[in-house]
Amino acid sequence: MKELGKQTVLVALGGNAILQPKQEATFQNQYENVKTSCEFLAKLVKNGYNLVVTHGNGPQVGTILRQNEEASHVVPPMPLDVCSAESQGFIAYMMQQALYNELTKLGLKKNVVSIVTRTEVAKNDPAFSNPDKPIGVFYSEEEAKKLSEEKNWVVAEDAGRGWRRVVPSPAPLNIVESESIVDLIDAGHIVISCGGGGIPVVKKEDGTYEGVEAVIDKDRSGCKLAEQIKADIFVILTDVENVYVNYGKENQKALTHVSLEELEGYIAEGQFSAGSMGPKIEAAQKFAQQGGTSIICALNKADLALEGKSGTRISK
Ligand SMILES: Nc1ncnc2c1ncn2[C@@H]1O[C@H](COP(=O)(O)OP(=O)(O)O)[C@@H](O)[C@H]1O
Ligand SMILES: NC(=O)OP(=O)(O)O
Repeated sequence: MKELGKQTVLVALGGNAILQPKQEATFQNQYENVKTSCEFLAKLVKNGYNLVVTHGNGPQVGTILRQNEEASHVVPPMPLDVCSAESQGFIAYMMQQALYNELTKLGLKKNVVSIVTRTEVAKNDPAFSNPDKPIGVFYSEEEAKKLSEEKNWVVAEDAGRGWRRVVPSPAPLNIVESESIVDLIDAGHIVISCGGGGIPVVKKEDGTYEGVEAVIDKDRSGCKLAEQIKADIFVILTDVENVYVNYGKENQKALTHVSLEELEGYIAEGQFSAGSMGPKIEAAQKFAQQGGTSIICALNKADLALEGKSGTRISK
């Protein structure tokens, strides 16, 4: 185990850290949320960790796609992979600005850099014919079904929170820019990368890459990135303090330290919802299986969770 302060922590920021489901997607709302998130991230840097940040983009990429489609009679629309790249740049800009400012307030002089990151996926991933990744804003069932008919969208219910448009979400196979990210960490920089799961690309037979229309899950890509950059700890930040068993029921119980064996039992019992906690557990489990430590915790308790005083810690 490396001494504390030399450890690399990869933090995956949940959608709520950028935009809460009931908020309007204005720049100001999103920047205010990002500023709050960065106050907590800055504490990790102050505590001496090397920090790499990744984040979701579901609401933002959906909005950008819609802007493109609605304005297609006046401006040529961009494909979904380009919308992903746009959302990566937009969110990374907010974080780069907010995190730099928070560090400056703490008297810390650090470079915060963002990388336009591509994630390789398989051309024949079954997800391409089974769209299930929710993007954009929430609708009522009636509105969603009407939009689906009018605009030829695929729509689905999102984890009990309302209806949303869904797009293909293939599995991440390789984070193309991972070596450059390692170089930046080694140089002492804070890196924002792989936002929105990374821009989905497929590798052609001649070794070149081509963009594909999809949105990759940021927790799954976060796990892949943590593995490729050899992070020590993979932290998934969300809006609940712990992972729970019997979540929302009278006998709900917070999990603090969970072994892989114990976790497998809970997964088999169906304790984690497919559209929300499920992907986080899958990513955390995978990283722990490779020997790392995964933590799922609340954004405002990230520093405590790294001290083992909050959150759910999963390890071998
Ligand atoms: N077993 C569970 N333990 C804790 N939270 C759970 C569980 N099952 C479902 N959830 C839900 O998962 C949500 C977090 O997932 P999600 O909203 O997708 O996160 P984010 O947008 O932060 O990535 C929590 O707000 C909670 O309602
Ligand atoms: N790409 C992605 O997983 O985004 P959300 O976390 O916002 O759904």
